[in-house]
Amino acid sequence: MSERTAARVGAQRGDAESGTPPVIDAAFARWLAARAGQALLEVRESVGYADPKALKAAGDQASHDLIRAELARWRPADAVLSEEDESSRTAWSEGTPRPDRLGAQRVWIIDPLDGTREFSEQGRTDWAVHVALWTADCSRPNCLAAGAVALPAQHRVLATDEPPAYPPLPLSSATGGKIRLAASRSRPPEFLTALGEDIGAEMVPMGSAGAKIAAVISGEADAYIHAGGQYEWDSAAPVAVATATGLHASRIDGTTLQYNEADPRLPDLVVCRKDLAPRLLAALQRHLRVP
Ligand SMILES: Nc1ncnc2c1ncn2[C@@H]1O[C@H](COP(=O)(O)O)[C@@H](OP(=O)(O)O)[C@H]1O
Ligand SMILES: [Mg+2]
Repeated sequence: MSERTAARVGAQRGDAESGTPPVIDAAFARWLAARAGQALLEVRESVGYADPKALKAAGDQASHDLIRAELARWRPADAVLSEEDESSRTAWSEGTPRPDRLGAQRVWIIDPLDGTREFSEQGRTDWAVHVALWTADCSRPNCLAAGAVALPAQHRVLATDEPPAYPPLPLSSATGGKIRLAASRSRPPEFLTALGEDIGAEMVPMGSAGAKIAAVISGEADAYIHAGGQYEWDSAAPVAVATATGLHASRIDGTTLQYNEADPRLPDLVVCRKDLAPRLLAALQRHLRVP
């Protein structure tokens, strides 16, 4: 391998021997999410499932600590917005101290463990690690420059350095079969059953926003609809990967998903194949209309 090729491969993959991560942000996000995912598998193994609360707490902590330490080491100038970091996650309002992330050029938006409930249930694979990079210098409407979603129990990491292929058109779309709608197992939107009946959809209940968006990316579901509450870290990384893949991702009223806002609440979204978006957004409009 020439010196030049070695330098390029190093920037993309990092150096396994020295533990040096990749230089390119998207590859770095993949590396970081994969490492945190490995740590979570080890926590599951060592803590066990007898006390789900203890397992959730241990997982959140281990993944958060690992990600924060690696970001501090390898991206010290960047700000962080994390579910597990009180100072960054609190909504900012005039007259209170402004969190670093609101004046920063680059902000890592991370959810160290998405699908915490499912993580604590033996045998479930619908939980994820989210690592996204928001930049003030936007080339995309949502300003997400990179993202990685690790699904450790599914042995896969999806990331924007090598975006996954667009999902294949399901057989059902040619034969007039049902649309498969991924939705929260525990907190599905109230209107979803009626909307599903309206458009001839069946529900695919699943944990974790990352796992549901990954299911749309790989074609196991046609769409993911959520409403009623969520935060930027729940969707930033999977939305970065979904949009890099070419899928539709927006608020349920069709507007752009925006990140690194003063208030990190981002309560609803729809992610789906591009061909389905007009139909789903029209149905959402009907079902969200105040009577
Ligand atoms: N109504 C709501 N309010 C706040 N967060 C919500 C929510 N519904 C779902 N979420 C969050 O969105 C993520 C995916 O949820 P679900 O598995 O129900 O689809 C979970 O993240 P965490 O596991 O990181 O807490 C969950 O806490
Ligand atoms: Mg989450």
